[in-house]
Amino acid sequence: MDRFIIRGGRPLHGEIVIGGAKNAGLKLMVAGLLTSERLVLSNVPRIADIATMRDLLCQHGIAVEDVRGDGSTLAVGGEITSTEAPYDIVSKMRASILVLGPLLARCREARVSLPGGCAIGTRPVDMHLKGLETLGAEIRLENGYINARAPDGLKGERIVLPFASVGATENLLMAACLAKGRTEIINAAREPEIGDLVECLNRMGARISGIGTGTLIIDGVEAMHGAEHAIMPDRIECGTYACAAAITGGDVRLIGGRVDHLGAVVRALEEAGVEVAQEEGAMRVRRTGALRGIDIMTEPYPGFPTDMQAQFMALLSVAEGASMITETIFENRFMHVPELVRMGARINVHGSSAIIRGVHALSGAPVMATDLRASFSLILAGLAARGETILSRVYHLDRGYEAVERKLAACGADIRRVND
Ligand SMILES: CC(=O)N[C@H]1[C@@H](OP(=O)(O)OP(=O)(O)OC[C@H]2O[C@@H](n3ccc(=O)[nH]c3=O)[C@H](O)[C@@H]2O)O[C@H](CO)[C@@H](O)[C@@H]1O
Ligand SMILES: C=C(OP(=O)(O)O)C(=O)O
Repeated sequence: MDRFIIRGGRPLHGEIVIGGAKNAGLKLMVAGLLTSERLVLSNVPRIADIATMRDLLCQHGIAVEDVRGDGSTLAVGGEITSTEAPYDIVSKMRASILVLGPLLARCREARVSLPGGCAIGTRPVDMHLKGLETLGAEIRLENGYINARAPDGLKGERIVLPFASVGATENLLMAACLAKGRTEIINAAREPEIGDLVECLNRMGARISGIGTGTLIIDGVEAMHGAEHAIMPDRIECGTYACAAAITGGDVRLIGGRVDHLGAVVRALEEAGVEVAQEEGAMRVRRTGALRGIDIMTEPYPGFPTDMQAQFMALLSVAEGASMITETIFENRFMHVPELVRMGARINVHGSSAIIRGVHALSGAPVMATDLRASFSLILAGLAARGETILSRVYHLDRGYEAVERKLAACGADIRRVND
């Protein structure tokens, strides 16, 4: 199994190219199920989750062609030959649940494994299922599978989500594209990745309005067609490398980074004493003074993203004064805390809040990654720490970050991947 060996204490200087967004790319690949024509996606990140989605689409009979031979452009297309999403793939990656809506809309049936919980929370899919039932689907849960049918097709309806769930919004949005009549999704999630999906769906012939708002209106169409779409830059990858520049006291240009997608993160960085500027085609992040403690609460977009919480925990571990981080989205997203504490951080967790008392310096230690963003928080701690950090279970990181060691080393970090 791969591990990272990091020797801390080097400020990062240089440029990092931000890749396509994992959380947009996965859904855009699923959108390919809505037509048999080719959907060509560019700016695809070369990460393990995309490979898993490719396996899932192949299981449904859909071809995923690597157009340039380097994984950056994928053409998705073909006839659906199986409507089953099996446990071995869905349990690897929760975003697999998103095939449910499109399969139902297109084939009028689907059998999708229940994803189950994961390291950060139980993550039920009740809102996905209830919404699809509102559109006319019959759903039975049997032997760990969701068996869904819509023999007469789906019918547009008004759906009020009790919480602005990203996944439920996307599943219902894609299902509604081919439903008869108008669907309204009230309290829809407003994450930029949903806007990217809507843009692509409209290019494929869908009729969706309300982009970026809490109300999406979808007028169902008979059929959709092929299209070309460039995946938006990954705002979480960008925010993560912004934290790397900040924690090391460096100066980095994040190529493709967009301040407008990262409002709450940029405000938090600035409050903590980090300079952030939008330059042409890049976001520049640098820190010359001390880091200051701040309070953060995770919220649905445009609030502070839960996917940046672990990285800020590492950053605030070395800030002057105390900070408080409150996690409101997932009930178990503090798995990185004991690992950061092993590196000398002073953090106490009380329910959904963590109090962080900044220390002068962290010290390198062997640590273990528990989930995707937690993994990067330990890399950040390692980049700032005195001595050597050995991070194991790097496979969590490879799910969602491309070429981490290359991008960081190009800016002067001492980090290498070993396989032993
Ligand atoms: C692949 C992808 O895009 N993943 C992102 C997506 O996950 P995901 O789409 O799973 O996140 P949701 O917004 O759906 O989940 C938010 C909260 O709602 C709960 N919930 C959700 C659906 C449901 O039917 N019932 C229910 O109770 C979840 O357990 C969680 O506590 O949005 C999250 C919140 O921004 C991000 O952290 C993930 O990186
Ligand atoms: C939680 C995340 O992803 P997923 O929903 O795929 O688990 C994430 O990207 O931080």
